[in-house]
Amino acid sequence: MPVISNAGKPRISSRVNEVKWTDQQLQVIEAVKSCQSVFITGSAGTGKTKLVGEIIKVLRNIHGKQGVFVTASTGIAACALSGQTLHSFAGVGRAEADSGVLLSRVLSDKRALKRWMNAKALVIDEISMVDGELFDKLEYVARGVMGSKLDASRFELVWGGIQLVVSGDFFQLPPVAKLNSRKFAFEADCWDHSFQFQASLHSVFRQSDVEYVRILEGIRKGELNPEDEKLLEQRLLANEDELDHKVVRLFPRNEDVDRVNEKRLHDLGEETVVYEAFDTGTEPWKSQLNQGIAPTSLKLCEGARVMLTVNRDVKEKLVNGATGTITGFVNVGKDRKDQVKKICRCDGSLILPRVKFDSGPEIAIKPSKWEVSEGDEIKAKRLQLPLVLAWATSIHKSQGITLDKLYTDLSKAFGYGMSYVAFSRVRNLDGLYLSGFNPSSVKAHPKLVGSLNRSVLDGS
Ligand SMILES: Nc1ncnc2c1ncn2[C@@H]1O[C@H](COP(=O)(O)OP(=O)(O)OP(=O)(O)O)[C@@H](O)[C@H]1O
Repeated sequence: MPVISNAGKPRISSRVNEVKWTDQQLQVIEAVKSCQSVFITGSAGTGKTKLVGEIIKVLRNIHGKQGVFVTASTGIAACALSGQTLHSFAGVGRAEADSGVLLSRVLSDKRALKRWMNAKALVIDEISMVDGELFDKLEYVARGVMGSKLDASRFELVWGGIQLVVSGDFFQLPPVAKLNSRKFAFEADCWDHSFQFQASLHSVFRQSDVEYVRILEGIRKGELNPEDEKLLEQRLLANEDELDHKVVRLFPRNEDVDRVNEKRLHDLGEETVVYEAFDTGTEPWKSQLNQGIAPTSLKLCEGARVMLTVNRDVKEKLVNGATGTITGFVNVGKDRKDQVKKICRCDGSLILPRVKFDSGPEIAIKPSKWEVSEGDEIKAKRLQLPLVLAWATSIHKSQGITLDKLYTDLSKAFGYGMSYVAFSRVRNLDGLYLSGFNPSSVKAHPKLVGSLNRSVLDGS
């Protein structure tokens, strides 16, 4: 299998403000165009998700919209690509039964069967969180459906001949499972046969500081040298009160995130405006909207710290993760489009929050749309403002975003990959503040270090 990689350390790309595909990214696009199944990996911020977005367009040109199914291991990642979770696509419930039972279940479930039979291409993002056993079971289901319903010879083809596009970094968050039974997707029996092309992207777009990229690579692999440990220890803050309000607190648990955000909002003592999401569609897809980043109910007030959850204007740095402060609310009059009316009504008038972003611009924020799609069908839609409160966020919600400044406690409670995800959200070391740091919290899963096939993990 061709592996494209620069067989070396991640390097920094200067193309931070415009999207110009790198040679590596272009090679992946070419492989997809020639109908190969590809696996895209690479460190955080190397443009995996951005590339997958482009690949989805390419796949739709090749196979038609109805033949391309876009999935991800988590609801947040799935919603970001307007797709669905891998579980909901597959129709295998919790997938605890063996492959044969799961295949019979799919064959007798009209809707699931239709999805599999229509699938010409399957995209799976955030593969690090997909369990290896599930990966094998789904491969069997794919062959079983294609072989029994379309063409018997397809039972012999890996994934029944479906073109796979899989993306993720195994050094980030691992599958959710009991520690000892956890199996990564790359440990699946079918993994090696599943791809004709593998790319490990090396140009880092998120960080612009060479030294920090080098330290991050060490953290990714759980290897920190004493000098780097010292550099990180210098980021320890003796007193949390020294922090300015622009620093986002990062917590492993959602309860802590909600507690901090609600308290800060309450402490401002300002009148709040509540934006209720406007959802359409049917179950079970509608419920999937709740797993995405856009909240059902968003309470805001003047002075509230907020984070943008979509890419609005890359040149102005108004990207997913950009933070700012609400400076007021803009009355947008009565004859606004219906979609604005649906969520922005306040005492009969329509109002939008105005945000002064830390990067400079001050703009009124209009609603965005999130969709759950299945092939070419949009099954559920949510309209909501693309904002969340930003005094605090969770590690899971921070996946895929770029922050200027963050504050976190790395002394405990962090599992494999969590420290790396946390550290890799900021653009440079100056943006990182720690309330605690224990070098032993920087750990890569033992299965990812040492004897494994390095090309699977980082192309080196
Ligand atoms: N070719 C490119 N040119 C310019 N910017 C790019 C390019 N590819 C990606 N980017 C930008 O780099 C940033 C990181 O990209 P992306 O989120 O896709 O990385 P990732 O590898 O998926 O990161 P993570 O593993 O942390 O989720 C984004 O702001 C994205 O728009």
